[in-house]
Formats: sequence, C-alpha cells, structure tokens
Amino acid sequence: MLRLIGLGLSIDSIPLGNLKKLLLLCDKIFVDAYTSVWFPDINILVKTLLNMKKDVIIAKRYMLEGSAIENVVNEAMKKDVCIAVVGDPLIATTHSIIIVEALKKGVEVDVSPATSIFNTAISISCLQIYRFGKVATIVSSKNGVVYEYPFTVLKMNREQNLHTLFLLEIDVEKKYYMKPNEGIELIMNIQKGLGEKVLANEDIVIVIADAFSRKQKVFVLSVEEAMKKTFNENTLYTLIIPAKKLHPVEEECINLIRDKNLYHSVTYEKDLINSAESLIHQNNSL
Ligand SMILES: C[S@@+](CC[C@H](N)C(=O)[O-])C[C@H]1O[C@@H](n2cnc3c(N)ncnc32)[C@H](O)[C@@H]1O
Repeated sequence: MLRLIGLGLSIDSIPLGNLKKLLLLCDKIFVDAYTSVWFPDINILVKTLLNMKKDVIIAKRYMLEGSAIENVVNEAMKKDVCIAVVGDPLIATTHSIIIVEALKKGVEVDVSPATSIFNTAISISCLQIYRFGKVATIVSSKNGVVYEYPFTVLKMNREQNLHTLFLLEIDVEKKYYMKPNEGIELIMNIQKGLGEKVLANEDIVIVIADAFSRKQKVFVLSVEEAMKKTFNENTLYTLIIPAKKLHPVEEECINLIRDKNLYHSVTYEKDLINSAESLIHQNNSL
C-alpha cells in the first residue's frame, strides 16, 4: 500500500491519527523535506520514528519525482510505503503524480490530509474563504526570465473583487525563503513593465510568517510599508492581498489586528517536544 500522510505545519498541528499511522502502519517512510518546513524541526519527528525502529529516509526532490516514482510504487506493491509531507500531502505539492502511478499499477492508496498553510493562512487572515480567488506562488526571476503568472492571477482576482493568496518560493536545500517585500516588488515591477495599475502603494497586504508555530507573526501593512520593512531571514511567509472592497466584518477585523497587539499564537511546542523525547527514552530503555 502507498500512504500519503500529512504532518500539519508543526508539532502543534500534526494529526494524532496520522502520527499513529506513521508509528504503527508504515514499513518504510519517505519524509518529504523539500516542499516546506515543519516546526520547530523535522528532525524531532525523524528521530522519534528512527527510535521506533522505522525505516526512514529524508527525501530530496529527486527521490520522489521523475524516474524515482516507479521505484517508490514498486516498493509499495510489497510493503506499506509512506510519504510524510509537511502540511497537507497534496496541497501545493506534486505528489498526485505518485498516486496516479500507484493506482495505474493496482497499488492501494491511502491519503491522510492535514492542516495546510492554505486553510491556516485564510483562518488567521480574518478574511472569508468564499471571497478568495485563484492561488499562485510567486517565484523569483531566473536567468532573466520573469514569471508574470502571479500578476495575471492578482489582476484577475482584483477585477472580480476577490482576495489573493500567494505562496512564496522556497528552496529548502539552498536555504532560500522568499521574503514578502521581494514578492511584492516582483509584482510591482511586472505591473510597471506592463504599464498597468492593479496594486497601489496604499493598498493593504497581510503577511503571515511561520504560521502555527511559536514564531508565528501576522502583519497588516500597506504595500509601501511592506516594501520598506526588514523581514527576518529563514522564515516561511505567505502573502494575502485582500480584495479592493472588504466585507464590513473583514475590514473591522483586519484593522483591529493592525492596530492592537492582541493577536497571539499560543503553542504547546515545549511540552510536545518533551513528550517526543520521553517516547524515545522509553523505547531505548525497553
Ligand atoms: C510548496 S508550499 C507547500 C504547502 C504544504 N503542502 C501545505 O499544505 O501547507 C510551501 C509554501 O507555503 C507557504 N508556507 C508553508 N508553511 C508555512 C507557514 N507555516 N507559514 C507561512 N507560510 C507557509 C510558504 O510560502 C512556502 O514557500
């Protein structure tokens, strides 16, 4: 069997049932450590699984994509192969290709969804899910090629008075995490190049950093403020550009988040790390 198991965004948000599957059902576990970052550290989970005598591989992209897919599927014909993925296993990942290959070969598939940045960012933003348009990822220009697609999405969404959720490029291996000001600047440069005016300096953006972790931060800023702000390195960011016209409750809520320092993230991270460590300790002393 092939199992795709969501890890949630953090130790605070990993579903208990998914953790049990990893501990009890999987013969081999590929931990996808390249599509996102798990808080506070994916190694806590890896160590716990290794101590439970699990066969664990911290997978790089080439191990789960392209020609490697056939090997993974062939293994899943003989044993329970699990792919553990940060967030939801199928949201903003390419893992649906593995499912297709497995099903084509008659391998049973079990998908275990989990909290994703998609629902988390929407929830934290105080904006209504009904009013979100298409989602896109902002990627940096490469070898002079500028990817205009995020701007096209923003334009389309704003024309329909919809909110836009942007994921920002990461390259975990190269330790590259795009900052919100880089992303906004890319959008502003594209619109300047095209001679358009979709986003203005005074428009509001919502920045969500390291969501569902102890380090979570939410910023409500104007485009101009966001472009001038110094954002932390090594941080995961999601950017939301609200529709031009907000629902009165949305407007009131984001103004309150902006003006009052009342919006917190309380986590049990330390307790949960201690629990994982005591699990490892108990297993070692058996
Ligand atoms: C390729 S997507 C993977 C999404 C993942 N499968 C999920 O369901 O959450 C990774 C991008 O999502 C955003 N992201 C993921 N986790 C985040 C977090 N905890 N806080 C803020 N942004 C996050 C970042 O923009 C990051 O580059």
